[in-house]
Amino acid sequence: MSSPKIVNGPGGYILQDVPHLIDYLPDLPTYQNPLKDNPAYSVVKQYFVDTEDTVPEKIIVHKDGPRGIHFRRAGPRQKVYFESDEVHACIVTCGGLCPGLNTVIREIVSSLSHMYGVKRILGIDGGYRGFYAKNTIPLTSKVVNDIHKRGGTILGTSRGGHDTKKIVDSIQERGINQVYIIGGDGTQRGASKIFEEIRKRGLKVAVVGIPKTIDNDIPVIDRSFGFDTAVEEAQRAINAAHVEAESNENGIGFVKLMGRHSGFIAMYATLASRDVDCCLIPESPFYLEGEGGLFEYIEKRLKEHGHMVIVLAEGAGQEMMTKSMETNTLEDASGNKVLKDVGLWLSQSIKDHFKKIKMVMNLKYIDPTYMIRAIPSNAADNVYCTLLAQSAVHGAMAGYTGYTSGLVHGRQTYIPFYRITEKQNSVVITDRMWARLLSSTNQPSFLGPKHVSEENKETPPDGENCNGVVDIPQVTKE
Ligand SMILES: Nc1ncnc2c1ncn2[C@@H]1O[C@H](COP(=O)(O)OP(=O)(O)OP(=O)(O)O)[C@@H](O)[C@H]1O
Ligand SMILES: O=P(O)(O)OC[C@H]1O[C@](O)(CO)[C@@H](O)[C@@H]1O
Ligand SMILES: [Mg+2]
Repeated sequence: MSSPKIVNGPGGYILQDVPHLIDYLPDLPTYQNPLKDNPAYSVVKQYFVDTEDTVPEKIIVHKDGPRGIHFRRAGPRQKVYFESDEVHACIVTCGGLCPGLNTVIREIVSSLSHMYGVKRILGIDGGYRGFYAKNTIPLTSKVVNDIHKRGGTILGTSRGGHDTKKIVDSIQERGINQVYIIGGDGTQRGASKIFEEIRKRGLKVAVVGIPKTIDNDIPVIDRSFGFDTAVEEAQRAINAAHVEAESNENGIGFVKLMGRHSGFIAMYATLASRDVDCCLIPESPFYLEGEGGLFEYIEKRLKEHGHMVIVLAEGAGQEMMTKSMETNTLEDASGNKVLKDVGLWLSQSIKDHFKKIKMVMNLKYIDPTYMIRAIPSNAADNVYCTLLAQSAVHGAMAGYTGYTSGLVHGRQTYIPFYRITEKQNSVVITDRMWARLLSSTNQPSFLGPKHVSEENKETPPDGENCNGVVDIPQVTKE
């Protein structure tokens, strides 16, 4: 592994910089950025980003505190390291689907061709394993013109099949010199390995990651593209659940949403809806029976309101469920644990409980899992995808490599791979956002006083991103 590029400055300033081609190819020639003569951009004041510009990771700092970690600001540079004719770019999409994938593909192609006059762009067919398959998809502005209106990815995607050496052999054999890799945490880990191998072989190839995750589980960045769309689409399922619940005696509308390890979709869908009475996420353990448990809360809610809506993230309550079943050892092709259906299990447990206490209850279970991610991105995500793609292209043209293009506090940045892959982003239940949700739904926290005081020791400073995993003790009712 190449060592991280760190630049220290006065006042505790730290730049976690990204690699550059000249780190290992010091004699590369530079060229004037063709954007200088582009009618759209030549009139923009200070269009080129100052190479000294950086973006702070944390925007809330104490008066006497250090300036902290910064990332390189994204955007076009005065000098580029590729001539237009020389560029042979490729784009690959890996992992699960996410709204906006086609928009990112479209905008990478448009940026390369319209801004930089690049003519050779290849789509890799079906994820990482497509690198060592025969088929590739030639991409032009015409081919991608309408694709942002469709869900999914026109390139296809897959899990598993990452073979670093075979992928880099294929890059080398095809004469590709810019690699755009769109995918989640696993994909970015794969991208980092490709970068290391390319660097080892001394190739003039820029490797760029574009973070994609419906679960919003990638750290550092503000949010991932498609997340907004997914939260919006989840409202349709929650609305249906609410209508069903309201129209039945002691009705419970029960919605399962995506979120293997991070409950962001469930949390934001709940906050957006206001019809949800209980949100259950993987980061916040809960229990069913006894005082302060889920069953007690449901009974109370039904007695008071006659109906309720529960939103559940797919990764919530997994430990509780596996206790009552045999251990789950299934993995998908990428090695991700395949989860059991907690929605079915929990809705059956609720039904069994109400049968036992002889209370009438009507539960309707809605599982819109794939429906929230297999749709085209909404307007906000489309704009976001455009900025991400343009920033990715500007960085590669400027010779940066081994980075993920990401939004940090509303600014486009270049983030070194190790910061993206070192941990997963998850909801911090001692952060204000979770407190806001609890006070909006009025649900129990399912944490005893002992756990709350332990949690408080870990509370991040006010207003900080919900980044980083905090270990929550397993809550069981004594
Ligand atoms: N540690 C790793 N090293 C190399 N390649 C990896 C690694 N982890 C995952 N990959 C590869 O990255 C691709 C995508 O990984 P994965 O299926 O975990 O999805 P992801 O990118 O995390 O997206 P998401 O989980 O949001 O759907 C797969 O082809 C997989 O083989
Ligand atoms: O069924 P697939 O395509 O593997 O994807 C399902 C998973 O992908 C994700 O959307 C992202 O990792 C998870 O929330 C979900 O469990
Ligand atoms: Mg993943």
